[in-house]
Amino acid sequence: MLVREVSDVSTANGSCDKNHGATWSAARQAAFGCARPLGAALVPLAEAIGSALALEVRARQDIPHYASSAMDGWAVSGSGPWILVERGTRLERGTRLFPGEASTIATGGVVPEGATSILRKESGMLTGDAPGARNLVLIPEAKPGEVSAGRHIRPAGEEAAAGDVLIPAGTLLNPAHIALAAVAGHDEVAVQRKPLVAVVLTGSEVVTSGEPAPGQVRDTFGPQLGAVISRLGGVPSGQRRIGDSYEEWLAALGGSGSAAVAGGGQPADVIITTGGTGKSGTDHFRTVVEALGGRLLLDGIAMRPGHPAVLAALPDGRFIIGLPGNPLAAMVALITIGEPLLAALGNRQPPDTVIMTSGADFEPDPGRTRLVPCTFVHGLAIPASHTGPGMMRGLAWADGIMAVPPQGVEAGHAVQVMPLPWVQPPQFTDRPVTNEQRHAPWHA
Ligand SMILES: Nc1nc2c(c(=O)[nH]1)N[C@H]1C(S)=C(S)[C@@H](COP(=O)(O)OP(=O)(O)OC[C@H]3O[C@@H](n4cnc5c(N)ncnc54)[C@H](O)[C@@H]3O)O[C@H]1N2
Ligand code: MOO
Repeated sequence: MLVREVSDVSTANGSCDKNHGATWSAARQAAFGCARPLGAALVPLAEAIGSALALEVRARQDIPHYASSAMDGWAVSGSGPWILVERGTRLERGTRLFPGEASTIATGGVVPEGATSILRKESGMLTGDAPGARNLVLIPEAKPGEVSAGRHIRPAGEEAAAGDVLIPAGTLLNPAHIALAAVAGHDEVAVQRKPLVAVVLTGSEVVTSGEPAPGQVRDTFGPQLGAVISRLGGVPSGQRRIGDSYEEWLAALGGSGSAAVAGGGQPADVIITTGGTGKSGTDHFRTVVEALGGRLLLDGIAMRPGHPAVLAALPDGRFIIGLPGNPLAAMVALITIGEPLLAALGNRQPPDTVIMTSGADFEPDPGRTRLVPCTFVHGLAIPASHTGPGMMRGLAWADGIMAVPPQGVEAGHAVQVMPLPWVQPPQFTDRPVTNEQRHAPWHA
């Protein structure tokens, strides 16, 4: 099992270590500061897209690695006319063209030694009817310079010389980078490893389909947490559902075969639990962490909703994020501490908040930060409605979450906002395309 050190973090006001109710901003700093970046991993090319390159990619040989034809036609030597020689007659691999000779060639074909240019199919004409003794001539309409030296030949090393750095370390790999790595002869690249994140959904009242009966709740986390984890820079690696007993919690978080072991048999770096963060007899987060020899890095955050959120580290270096069961509270807590923790593990900068202008007045609420889903309208952050701790309706249409400080904020004044991880600027719209739009000319 991979063992990592958990960095010591400050125990100053509002930071880690058994802190009862860190401030919202201290909790974010603590979640970022308590983790060291994971190492690099060699991954197959297709899996590397979207990851940061850990080791530069160099050309393994010249690119192209041989002189090739850029056109279908004939490799020719000299200015013509030419006698056509072919493999099986006189031109074998490794043999050469002599002045006045030509041989057929396809785009990408190896240019034979002695060839001075490629004549495109549409610019040449075969003449003569004696079998095996055909002549090649330029057509009268051929453009001047059609067979000037090097014409339509892609020389070896034209794009890169062996050893050239093609992609520097630190590059966020896009599909074209990966194509370039393939061209350069690589099968794998070394990337900054992203944290594997397993999810344990708790609660015997939670149902996963249809309409819940009174006393039951429909699971709001299972269908969406994987996507959120990916957008926060993690790799979702398995979900497990358990009831409310201590034994189930202990089995899910500890030992092999537990949520600690993600889909591919790899140990998870982070486990997210949902529910059970309270302090009643049916809430087991803290007792199980203690039983496993772990320690609480954050025990509650002075924010609403989401104040019972917990962050813990196990002795083997795994982190556990305990999200409250209330759906909005859980999402707010995940963005508050999950985003910085995953950024630190993935060797990325701490997540930015944006400063916006509050579109509403907020009274003081001493001692806690209010986290309010909001929409962005002409640079204003407008609080959404339907934002109770158990509600999803407000968040569903929101662009960000305002962090209203304990002293409140007046409309027209600056307020910090966490953009939602699934809202990309510019915002995509799901408005259906009209027929006029479909047929109107457009300019890319
Ligand atoms: N006496 C007190 N009671 C509560 C307090 C408190 O300070 N004192 N805090 C309240 C707050 S705030 C929150 S948030 C919740 C935290 O509860 P837990 O993390 O212990 O979660 P549960 O009790 O298991 O569940 C709470 C709520 O969420 C529903 N839930 C759970 N899982 C799911 C799911 N997958 N999908 C949808 N909804 C889920 C669960 O059914 C409960 O309704 O505690 C308050 N109580
Ligand atoms: O603060 Mo709880 O976290 O209301 O939902």
